[in-house]
Amino acid sequence: MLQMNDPIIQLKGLTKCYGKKKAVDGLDLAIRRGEIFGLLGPNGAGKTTTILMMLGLTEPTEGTAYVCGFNATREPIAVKRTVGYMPDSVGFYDSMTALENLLYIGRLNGLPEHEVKTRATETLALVGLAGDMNRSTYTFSRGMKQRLGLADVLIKKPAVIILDEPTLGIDPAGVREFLTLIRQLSRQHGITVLISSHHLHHVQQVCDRVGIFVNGKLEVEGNIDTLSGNLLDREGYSTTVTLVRPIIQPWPLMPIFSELDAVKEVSVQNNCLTFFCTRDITPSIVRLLVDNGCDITGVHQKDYGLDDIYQKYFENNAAENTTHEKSASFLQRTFLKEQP
Ligand SMILES: Nc1ncnc2c1ncn2[C@@H]1O[C@H](COP(=O)(O)OP(=O)(O)OP(=O)(O)O)[C@@H](O)[C@H]1O
Repeated sequence: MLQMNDPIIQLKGLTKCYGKKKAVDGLDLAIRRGEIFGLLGPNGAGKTTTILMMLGLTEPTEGTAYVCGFNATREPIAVKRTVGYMPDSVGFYDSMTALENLLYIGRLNGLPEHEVKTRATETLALVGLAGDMNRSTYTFSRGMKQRLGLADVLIKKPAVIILDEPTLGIDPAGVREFLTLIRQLSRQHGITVLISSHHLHHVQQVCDRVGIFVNGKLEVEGNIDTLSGNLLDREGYSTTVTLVRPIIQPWPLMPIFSELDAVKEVSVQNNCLTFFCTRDITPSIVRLLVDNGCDITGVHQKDYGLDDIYQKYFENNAAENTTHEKSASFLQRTFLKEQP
């Protein structure tokens, strides 16, 4: 029996082999109740296979997946009852209204006839479609269809929802609304959310924690601030200061800064100075510059976003395994060029 503080999803040594290929390789992961977790990785990393094992739709070669206290392989029906899965593309009967579509799904989920209409109406209100429930779904935008897809998943009041690429093809305003809705639902109703996505910026906006998958292995997991902090400790801190006037080269103040023990390197370009340091000494840098008569117009500290974190972990792995160059170039195209 699952206790309140037990992880709602617990994967231990989860492995799936297709012939000689390990699609998922010894995955250990615990997700807390009410958490929003982002599963990230390039094509073929093993995300879908992991989800299928969690839903009891494919059997692990080794290891176990427990969801809501049920063994997904041995008790797939119990898991299905408590987990809602929204695939990347959701289909509806276009000639039917949103409400009719949802009533159909409600009945498929076994909701009793006296309850199904109330539940469908409430769920449509929950996803912001109350005013559109009597419209045919062929008139719906992709964003509205995605919300109706979410209603399909929510109608059975799941404890966990798994969303595969939920923001695919939605315009920026629609994405914002959808992610806000997910966060509200999770916070207000204690729903645990697992999002599998390629859109790092979207994941960064909504997830409490992320896991980065490469070649069937979970390379790293944690919250973005911690992962970013780890990367800063490893890669170093950099502070760029912009001065009013262009800097004369060689910069006369260079010896003062080179002597600081935390400073590894200083780069000078036009009216910008970048200090590469072993720790964050931005206040000392600014003070020293002002004391030496420099007029500052801007100070910028580099921080690491999810795309930097992703790139670093992926690069490490690619360096160890050069046979995955194809995936690396895919990653650069798909993940790293993304604009917020
Ligand atoms: N039924 C199968 N038979 C053989 N190999 C498979 C099967 N399903 C998946 N694979 C392989 O397992 C690996 C992981 O695939 P999976 O679909 O889990 O990755 P993914 O991270 O979900 O990728 P995507 O983002 O493209 O959906 C891939 O190399 C894939 O080719």
